[in-house]
Amino acid sequence: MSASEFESLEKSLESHLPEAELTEVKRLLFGRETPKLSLPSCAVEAAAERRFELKGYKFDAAQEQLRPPRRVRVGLVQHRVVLPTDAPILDQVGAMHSRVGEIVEVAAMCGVNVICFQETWTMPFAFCTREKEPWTEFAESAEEGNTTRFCQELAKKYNMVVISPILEREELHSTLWNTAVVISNSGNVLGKSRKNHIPRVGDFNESTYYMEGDTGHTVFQTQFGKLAVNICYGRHHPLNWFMYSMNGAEIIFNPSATVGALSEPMWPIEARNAAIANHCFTCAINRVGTEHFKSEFTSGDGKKAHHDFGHFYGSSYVAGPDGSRTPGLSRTRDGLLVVELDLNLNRQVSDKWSFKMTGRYAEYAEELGEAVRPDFKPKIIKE
Ligand SMILES: NC(=O)NCCC(=O)O
Repeated sequence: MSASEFESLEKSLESHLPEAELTEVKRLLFGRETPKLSLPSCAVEAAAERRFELKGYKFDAAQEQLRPPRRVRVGLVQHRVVLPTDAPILDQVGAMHSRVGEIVEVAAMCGVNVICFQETWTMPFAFCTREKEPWTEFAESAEEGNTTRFCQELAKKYNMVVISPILEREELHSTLWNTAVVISNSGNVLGKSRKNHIPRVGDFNESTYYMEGDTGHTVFQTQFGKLAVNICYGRHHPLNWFMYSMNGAEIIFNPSATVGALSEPMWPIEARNAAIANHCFTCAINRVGTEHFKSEFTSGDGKKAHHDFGHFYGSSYVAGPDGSRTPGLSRTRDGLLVVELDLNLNRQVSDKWSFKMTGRYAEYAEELGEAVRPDFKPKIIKE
């Protein structure tokens, strides 16, 4: 079986382990069980008809005396590109809008309050090619582009916050960015969060296309909690998650595009660790499928030129502050993961583990201030 055919770790465990053993293995691998969320039959039927996977889970919190539960439903969308990568640009974007539109409709049936799409969701992940044309033509204005207008309609229609990660063209400064546009459930653009860390690894030649983000660690206060977006490669940077959390994020989304050969063993760990370390929820989203490009490109590794990036392995999941996580979506199929979070869990875990209180950040700030100076001398004692 090839890596692009293997459906999921969860499915494999379920088909091969005896029931009692499976419970223990799941406890160790995933933490406290996230119970299944019952989803309306119209949604289940629509997902089957539209050929995408639909899964639902919930994170409960303890009942408190002074605060009512703060339940929010998030939707994570993963999908393949719909048309071949050499189809006309507007056709490709339009086909992606239609596909995601039909998934969002099902999310609305499931009562989703906040939905997030994968990184640069309207285009193939073409940065591997190192060609500028036609890929830069997929870039759009964050405020007024067609994709933002499309998402504004969805947000208003379904009373949903929409997080739409796109390739952004900022005409004013002739600059491209990798940006998540955050659209309030009122339909207004609440703001945008630009990708802070640009990969310099494998075929992710992204620094050729756009700049390091300048929006810092903005958090968006919405009707459904305080949200932040840490785009893809930012998940390898603990300080990136940390600063969103310091600014008050209760849920941090991580829209991504990453391939099996490079990052799959890291995928289940990083967003989950960030949820634990920062007493918040994290939502990791990855695209699926293998995208083929007309022109061959090399990977600078002595191997032959090729036409594809490798397999994007999906596996989107949600992690909670208590170390638990949902099972992932499939590695091979389009999907919608609906997860109900009780945001009260963040403070409950914080009161138990107190990482923010015990973090000694002022000391680290001072030491880090010294460590980044050109005249820094590492503190090493030698005999
Ligand atoms: N899109 C992106 O930043 N990918 C980099 C590779 C990775 O972070 O796994």
